[in-house]
Amino acid sequence: MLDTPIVHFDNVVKKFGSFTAVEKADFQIARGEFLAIMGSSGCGKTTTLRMLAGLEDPTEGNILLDGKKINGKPTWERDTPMVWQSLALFPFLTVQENVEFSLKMRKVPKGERRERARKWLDRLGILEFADRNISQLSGGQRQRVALARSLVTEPKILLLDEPLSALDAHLKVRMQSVLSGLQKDLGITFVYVTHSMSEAFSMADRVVIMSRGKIEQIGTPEEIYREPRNRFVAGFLGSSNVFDGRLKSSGNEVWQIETEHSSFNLKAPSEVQKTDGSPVAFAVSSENMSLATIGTPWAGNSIEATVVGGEFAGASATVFLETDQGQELKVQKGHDELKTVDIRAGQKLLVHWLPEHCHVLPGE
Ligand SMILES: Nc1ncnc2c1ncn2[C@@H]1O[C@H](COP(=O)(O)OP(=O)(O)OP(=O)(O)O)[C@@H](O)[C@H]1O
Repeated sequence: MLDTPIVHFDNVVKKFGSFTAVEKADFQIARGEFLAIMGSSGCGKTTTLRMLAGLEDPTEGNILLDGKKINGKPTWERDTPMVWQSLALFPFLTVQENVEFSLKMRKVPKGERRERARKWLDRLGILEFADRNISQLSGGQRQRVALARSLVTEPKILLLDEPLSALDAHLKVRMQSVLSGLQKDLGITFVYVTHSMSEAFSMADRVVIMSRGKIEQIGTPEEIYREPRNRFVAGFLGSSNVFDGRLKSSGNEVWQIETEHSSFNLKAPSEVQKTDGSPVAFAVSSENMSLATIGTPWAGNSIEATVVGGEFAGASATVFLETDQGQELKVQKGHDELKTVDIRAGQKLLVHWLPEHCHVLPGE
């Protein structure tokens, strides 16, 4: 529970007919937080954001802003402008007029409008383009105009739906630092929808991971990366190997897990309680696994597997392997380390890792 949340999704459900797009969303957003909502296409991210913006009403539950229920209220009575993916700038207005637009709607006097718009254009480094038409701007400049236009009303929360998805990789990274720098400077709460893990993890204070309308995990990028709650999150991160087994013996320090492959040891988790014999799933990150030639003595956990292929990216490579039982494994290593083993397809290798690198999935 957060001390003074700016937003509280209180058991919010959204149905379209009999289809549940968002299932019992129950979470809070802290004031000044950068929260990213992440998940694959159709998982309910935009619907969640649209409910916060008042563009959809929840079927069940309430959304509270500063402790006051906002569902059922018209959009214009809320203080949550959005920057949409399409940017939705008015092509027939100049940059300055675009930024002034919402102030004009709020009947702010002309002089004040102009001054406030220029302040935000300056802050976003685009004051020199104030008199240009939108069509005369680059993608990154348009993005800044869209941001200035939303921020000029000085909202409590800014809602962003995949604002960077149309930009090329270079510009995307630049805009990510503009956005996170701006958010930290202004102290405004940002709620940011994306399907990109790198965007969410590089900018957000906390990340909400959704799948099929359900929130799978909420946490800091570090927490989610180090302690995925369940196999969906571990799989979504793309770098974890998940093993299923049963708890054979549990000491204070070490758990022994019997799997279809063999027995593995892992460091006993402090936060998960299980009785002997109960099912356990644990994940091992691909970076924490190593490869050796069969027969190499190894005191930790190990398993034999056959190389299926490899993916080479810059200084590291991911080797894909398959165990005799048909489980796929991924091992990510630097090129130097891989020089010591033969990673041709069809080659059998020893995959090994340390007990402390096993993370029990508490949600399984
Ligand atoms: N107005 C609507 N009527 C019926 N179904 C809808 C409506 N809006 C959304 N949905 C459905 O609800 C689910 C969640 O949609 P939503 O747009 O929230 O997903 P998303 O995670 O934002 O996906 P994307 O990344 O593709 O934008 C989808 O299956 C979608 O088809």
